[in-house]
Amino acid sequence: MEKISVAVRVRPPIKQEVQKANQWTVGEKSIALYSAINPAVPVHSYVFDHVFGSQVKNADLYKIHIKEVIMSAVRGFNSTVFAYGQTSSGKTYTMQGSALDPGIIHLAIQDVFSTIYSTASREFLIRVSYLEIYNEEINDLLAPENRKLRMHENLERGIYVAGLREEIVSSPEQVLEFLAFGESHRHFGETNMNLYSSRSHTIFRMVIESRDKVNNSDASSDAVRVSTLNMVDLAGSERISKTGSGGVRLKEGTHINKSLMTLGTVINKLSEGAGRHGGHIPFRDSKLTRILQPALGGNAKTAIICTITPDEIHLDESRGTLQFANRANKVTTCAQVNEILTDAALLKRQKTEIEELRQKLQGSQSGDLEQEVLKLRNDLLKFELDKERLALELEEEKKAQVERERRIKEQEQRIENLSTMVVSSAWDDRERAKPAKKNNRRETWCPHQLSSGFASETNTS
Ligand SMILES: Nc1ncnc2c1ncn2[C@@H]1O[C@H](COP(=O)(O)OP(=O)(O)OP(=O)(O)O)[C@@H](O)[C@H]1O
Repeated sequence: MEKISVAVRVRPPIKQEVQKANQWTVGEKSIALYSAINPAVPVHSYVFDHVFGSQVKNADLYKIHIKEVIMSAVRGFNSTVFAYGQTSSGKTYTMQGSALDPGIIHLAIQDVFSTIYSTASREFLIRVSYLEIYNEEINDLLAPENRKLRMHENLERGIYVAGLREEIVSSPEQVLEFLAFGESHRHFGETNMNLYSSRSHTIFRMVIESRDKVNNSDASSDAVRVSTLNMVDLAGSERISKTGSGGVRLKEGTHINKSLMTLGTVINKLSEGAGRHGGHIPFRDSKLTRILQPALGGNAKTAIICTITPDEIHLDESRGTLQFANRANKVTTCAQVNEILTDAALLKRQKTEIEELRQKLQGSQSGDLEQEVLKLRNDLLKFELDKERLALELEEEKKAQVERERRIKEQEQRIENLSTMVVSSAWDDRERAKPAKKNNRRETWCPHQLSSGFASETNTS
């Protein structure tokens, strides 16, 4: 068991913000709010794994707080890094960075590949995907036509997004190209608080498979390590009164706030130990928490960067973020290296085809060979993903067919019920239309008159 590692970062003030009486003071692992009235005693103070002031560059934050988690992913541990905080507090800056100050995702990509290149004893296979959760719908940022994707869960793959495009990559440059492509399709929008505000949560994912290159007969040497590295840039919580959102922005803001609220509840419950004691944790209440479920409550190493703004007018939001950070710091996960002996690893499934191709291309230029192998790997992966998508579509179609049949039966039953009602109401109508049934018994009203009449009749005959 290990704790989720949490750092807080205070971004530098931006033009329109003015420093006022209350100031956040940053130590190496602590952050406190002091007021001008009593500068000796902090109004609030918190301690975290790391705290970064406004002068700290992304590269330093990465080295101190993130690098270890990224290296764990290369060693076979599922790992997740995410940035959390109010809108305009610097999450995207932290994850993506700028040309002069590259962000965590860029630094991680470089680090993953330089580690792989220097690990001669293992063979690696890396694939990437990029998705966004926009208005509670999952869209594929590497294949923008893939929208409203569904989540599934099975024993082999755990929780996964069906139909999500994955690309096998062999260099950092290739990954950065895919990242840039995905970025250009992600939802941004202007609000009063941020000219370029993320309107969706995004998850950039690298699946890292590796196996020992040494070939011996020992079955365990055939094991493939498979780990998932998630790098998440959350949309920021926002107060509609401050962002001035209306129309589309308001709808987006409502979805963002709702999913972040669920994330807050999940963290809250986990920090109280609900996971260990079998209590209910509402992972399924939002797509975000469902996707992050393994990172928050399972087999993963997780690092969070909580970003705050230095401005006094956002004091309440900053305190909210620090409270979230405080609770997240109490959450524990249980990470272990994922070694797989079955065909669940792509490296294993592709082994025969790749070996055949290698044999065929022996003797050709080694650069060409690697390009051919990469192309074949991607073709095989696409074929598999298409097969999976078709299988899911077929399954959905079957379910829809069962549902259609159920509805038809229901309709038939209704019609049958109606027709018996019609029959019975027609029966009632006929019954009502019939003349009153004659009574078999003679009416014997005024019996003495009748008997006297009868008597006279008798007498006249
Ligand atoms: N550490 C930093 N150094 C310099 N500028 C920063 C830093 N952090 C953030 N900024 C700047 O602050 C502004 C807001 O940052 P950013 O867009 O990253 O916020 P955000 O939290 O991702 O917002 P949203 O949730 O609305 O997407 C941007 O102009 C960004 O360049």
